[in-house]
Amino acid sequence: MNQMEIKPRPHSLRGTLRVPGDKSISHRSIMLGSLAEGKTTVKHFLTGEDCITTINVFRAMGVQIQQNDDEVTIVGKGLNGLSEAVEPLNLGNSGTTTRLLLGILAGIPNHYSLFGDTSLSKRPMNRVVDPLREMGATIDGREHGNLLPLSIRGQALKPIHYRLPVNSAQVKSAVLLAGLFAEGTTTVMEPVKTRDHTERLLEAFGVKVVREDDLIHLEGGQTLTGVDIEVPGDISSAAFFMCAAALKKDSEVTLKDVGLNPTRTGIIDVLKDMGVSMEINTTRHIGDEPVGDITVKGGTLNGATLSGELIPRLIDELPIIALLASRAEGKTIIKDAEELRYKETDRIKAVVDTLNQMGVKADATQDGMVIEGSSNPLKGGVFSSYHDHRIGMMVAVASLVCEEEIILENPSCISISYPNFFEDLDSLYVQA
Ligand SMILES: O=C(O)C1=C[C@@H](OP(=O)(O)O)[C@@H](O)[C@H](O)C1
Ligand SMILES: C=C(OP(=O)(O)O)C(=O)O
Repeated sequence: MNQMEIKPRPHSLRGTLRVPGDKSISHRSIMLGSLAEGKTTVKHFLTGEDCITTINVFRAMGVQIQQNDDEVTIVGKGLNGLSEAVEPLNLGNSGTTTRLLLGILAGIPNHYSLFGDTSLSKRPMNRVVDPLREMGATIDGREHGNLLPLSIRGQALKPIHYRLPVNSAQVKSAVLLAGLFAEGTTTVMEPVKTRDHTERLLEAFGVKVVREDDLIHLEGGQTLTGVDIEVPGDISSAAFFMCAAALKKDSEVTLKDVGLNPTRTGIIDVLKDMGVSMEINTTRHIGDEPVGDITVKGGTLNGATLSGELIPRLIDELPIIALLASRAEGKTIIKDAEELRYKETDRIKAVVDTLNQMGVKADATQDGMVIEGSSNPLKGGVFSSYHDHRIGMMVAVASLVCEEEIILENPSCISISYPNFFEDLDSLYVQA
């Protein structure tokens, strides 16, 4: 197993950075570009392993995709142009690719088999399999189709009216993508708003998506037309540096061109609530997404309570927020976040165990955690990344408030979403 020694970083962070492209938008740009008529170009594409998985899967279905670093060109095959793949499709570690892809394949009258790595093979798929079966797709796999490997045979689909049973953008997106192939109007009802990149990007490709209150309607059979896409910086990646700066007195970090879609900005609300000094400049749009520059300064922190509608707006940021909470004055309570148990690892258990190992008093609850803040330096030692990129990055950021060396096991998983994470962290670290 590979390991990385991370020395304590006693000084502050200073400087400016552009984090890599948004992972959710990068995945969707390949998927919609493949289903479009004509050419789609993508700038600032995230070259993390999960998004490369999406490229590979669509190539395997006959789509011509050229990737040159973070610039991608896709020659669309139209709604009915994907071919059968000779080999089973390898979904690696990527939940987003798997669930959105199932939505697309549900409407294509071909046979596909899908498999993934150990982590992905434990993650529940019935959340998308159930509505897709209701629309007419034939899906089977372990646990009656809940777990990979799965096989799917799509066909002419019936539209459905589907109320999301979990607050998941992946499920919403899978149903909407299947809705493209259905005869009639598919409606998704989301009781709590989740990230809306699928809706925005479908509109950019010329698809009419009607949104009224908590309902999203999409008429099947619409043509997607290739477009030029620019991907904003990923706020979920920026969050690691926002929290890193907030942790250290005298730090000041600016993150440029970060996506500020309101369905993703829960981290900004929480940092403000915890007393972090921030400046946000939100005057621009990149394509259909608002972007801006975020400047964060270090200082004193107070605990906060995170629950309800806020949770889907910062779901992937909870591990790094938990680290920040361990340095705050008072208690931080995270509730309504049981979804964390179904990510690359059980992130409630992984975060609490990691914090406990660092000497922090933290307790897991079924749907979240309670963290007692303190100003004691954290303990070093050998830490697992749990093969989860976001846990790996959380442990690495802890080196800023740890007096002892950290040894991180399997740091390479960080390249799932952030291939140059350590270079970017080093570039902001000012040695006195
Ligand atoms: O739609 C997406 O791109 C994503 C949605 C979220 O998952 P859920 O839909 O399972 O909440 C998030 O955790 C994941 O990293 C990306
Ligand atoms: C949960 C994540 O991704 P996915 O569901 O696509 O594996 C993540 O990036 O934190």
